[in-house]
Amino acid sequence: MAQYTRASGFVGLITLQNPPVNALSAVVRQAIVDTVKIALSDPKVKSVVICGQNGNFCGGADIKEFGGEMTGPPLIPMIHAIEAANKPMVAAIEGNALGGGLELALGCHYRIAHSKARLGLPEVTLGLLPAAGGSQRLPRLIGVPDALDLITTGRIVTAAEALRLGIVDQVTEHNTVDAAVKFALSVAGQPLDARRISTFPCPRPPDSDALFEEAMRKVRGSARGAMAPVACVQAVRAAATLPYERGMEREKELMATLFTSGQARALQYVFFAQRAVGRWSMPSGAGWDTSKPRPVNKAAVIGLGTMGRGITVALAQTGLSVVAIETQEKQLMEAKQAVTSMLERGAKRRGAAPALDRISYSRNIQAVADVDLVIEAVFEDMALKLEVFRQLSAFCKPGTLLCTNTSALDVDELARGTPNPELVVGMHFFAPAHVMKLLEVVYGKRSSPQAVATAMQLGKKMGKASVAVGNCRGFVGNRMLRLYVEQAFFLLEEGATPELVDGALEEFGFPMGVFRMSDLSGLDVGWRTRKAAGQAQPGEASGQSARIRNGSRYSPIGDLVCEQGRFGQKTGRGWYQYDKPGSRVARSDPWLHSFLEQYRARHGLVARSIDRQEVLERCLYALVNEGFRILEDGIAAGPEDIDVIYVFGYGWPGHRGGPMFYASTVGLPKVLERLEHYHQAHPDVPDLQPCGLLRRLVASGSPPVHRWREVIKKLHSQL
Ligand SMILES: CC/C=C\CC(=O)SCCNC(=O)CCNC(=O)[C@H](O)C(C)(C)COP(=O)(O)OP(=O)(O)OC[C@H]1O[C@@H](n2cnc3c(N)ncnc32)[C@H](O)[C@@H]1OP(=O)(O)O
Repeated sequence: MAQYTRASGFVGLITLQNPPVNALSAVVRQAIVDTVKIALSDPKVKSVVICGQNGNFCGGADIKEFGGEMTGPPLIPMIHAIEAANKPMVAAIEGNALGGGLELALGCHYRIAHSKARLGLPEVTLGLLPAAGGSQRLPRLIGVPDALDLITTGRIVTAAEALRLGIVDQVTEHNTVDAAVKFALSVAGQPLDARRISTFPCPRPPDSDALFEEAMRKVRGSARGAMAPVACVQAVRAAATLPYERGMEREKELMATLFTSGQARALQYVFFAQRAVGRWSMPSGAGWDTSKPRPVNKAAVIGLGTMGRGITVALAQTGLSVVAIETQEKQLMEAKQAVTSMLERGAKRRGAAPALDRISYSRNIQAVADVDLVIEAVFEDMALKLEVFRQLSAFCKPGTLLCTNTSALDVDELARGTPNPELVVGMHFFAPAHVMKLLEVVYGKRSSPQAVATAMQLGKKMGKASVAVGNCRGFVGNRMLRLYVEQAFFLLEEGATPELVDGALEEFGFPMGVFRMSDLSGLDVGWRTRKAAGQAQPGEASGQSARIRNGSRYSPIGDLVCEQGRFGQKTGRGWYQYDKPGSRVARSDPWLHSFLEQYRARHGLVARSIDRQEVLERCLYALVNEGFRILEDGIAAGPEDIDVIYVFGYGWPGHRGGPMFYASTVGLPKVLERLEHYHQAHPDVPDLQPCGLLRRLVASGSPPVHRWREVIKKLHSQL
């Protein structure tokens, strides 16, 4: 709702009241319409201020209402009525003015913001565009290039930037509502014609056609099939080329297409999934609501390779004191230089001072003595990690949380090597750790809920999408990825090429297909793991036995490519060829194609024609099937956890909502039928056998994804 009061005798004060973010629900919109009417018809009121309660202006339209039937007054006429008012309307912006919230403010004649306020039109991140006039008013106010930037990216700006761009008229360090009331009194009675943004001509940059073409090329390149960024460019182009009313019609048409596209539903699911993973739980029932995190003021990072450096930067940028430890002098000096330049680059981008003095460097592991939490980021080697943990247990003060940054090693085994296993958790960062948004917080059998709560809270402070998961080989992300990559290898054996597989996956929306990604991250990484597991065996053995491990189908193709010294971009050769080592432009490689032909011939495999549909079904459904197994095993608490991991850590396109959401949109019966089909065709791949949970969900009528937790809970209670 919205409260109406009077301030300083002559100012009508409308306060939006809809905690926690004052979203514009039907009730709030109705209350705004009613209170604006009261203020405008009260002869004593000379001007009006609109603000939000609890220091938060407005988080935009109520996203929860998007799925249902539209009730209450629509936003557009409400904002028009505010703009058309014959008394000055002033927005007092504290906290967030986002989406419909900023559009409401743009309908006002003046905007006063607190210095800590954040403003933006993030609709594109929800698969939408600013369709309450935002796409038409913002370019008229700040010009096309800046409006294009903000609307197509959803970038949020600070009050200082908003002032520089001309979005707000004044920024205050003091009480924003008081400042707005004072301002409103000062402009009472002044003409308003020049303050109604919808009447402004849209400033057209000299070469606007080229500008829009470039903007379109840019969004098409990065959107990977997402419709909203493209529609945002089209809407801003309408603002620049059409009269306001026609622009509004275009905005409405574009919005209608997006609203019914399915992509918006997927992205809104991701928005709520991101919040749902914060309400984590462990199989014991302990969780976010019952476990209090310990305070962490000082942390240590052990091992300053690529991961350790990124983690150090991320911790320092969060405001923590960090002790960065590397035993070798040369590596320590190199790491110090790299961390310093990463911090300086980041600070320059944010216009802030680099947090250099928060970090101290040491070669001595005893420097951990006074830290609250340690993140060990040494080489992926269990013996080495066990030794580091043994030393940490000796030197850390009691109660220090011991975290291991590992992508696959057994957290329980590490914990068993310490006197306090309850203090041990996994923190699986993704490279580069100061950039990538995902963090898997891995709890072992003995990890205490408090340790998990502490790691989860630290992840949140670092700005990561943090997901609590159970301990198993590969945790959630890499465990599922193995099946996806394996299918891609099998497809090569059966007749596909890296180009075909990657093309299908990139068309689906991944930034890179399996093979281009493998070239980027280095083929040798997986090869080393397979060798350690006894899977990769040297030589070019032929016959079926060369392609069987532990009774299941295995493809040695990746191992054979590695034996040629082809490790991807860093060696200039991998699944593709590159101009030189380190180059990023992948070109098709005739050597690889003839290698595949020889390989098939040697193993008696006859290449068949494979289409993109099969590539998608084999790779994606195998991955999804493992996701169901992970839910069945209780390694992830719900489908949202898996989807957040895939969208934020593995390049899964957000407009497809994550693998589990995607499966629900394809239809669980269809996913089940295709898995059954492929399992029948490939009985030597047991992983293609549909998971019991998938069968159970189909048998219970394929409930929507938000109801899967109930089925999973029931399943676990019966076990
Ligand atoms: C015609 C169409 C016109 C307009 C279209 C729009 O306006 S679309 C909406 C545009 N707005 C946004 O995209 C903002 C979304 N919200 C946020 O980015 C953050 O919530 C915000 C406002 C920056 C606050 O962040 P904070 O970290 O403080 O809180 P949190 O994100 O955990 O949110 C708290 C709870 O509020 C719920 N919520 C937030 N925004 C909305 C919203 N716009 N509608 C409905 N609900 C919203 C959020 O889900 C959290 O609730 P929970 O129960 O915990 O899930």
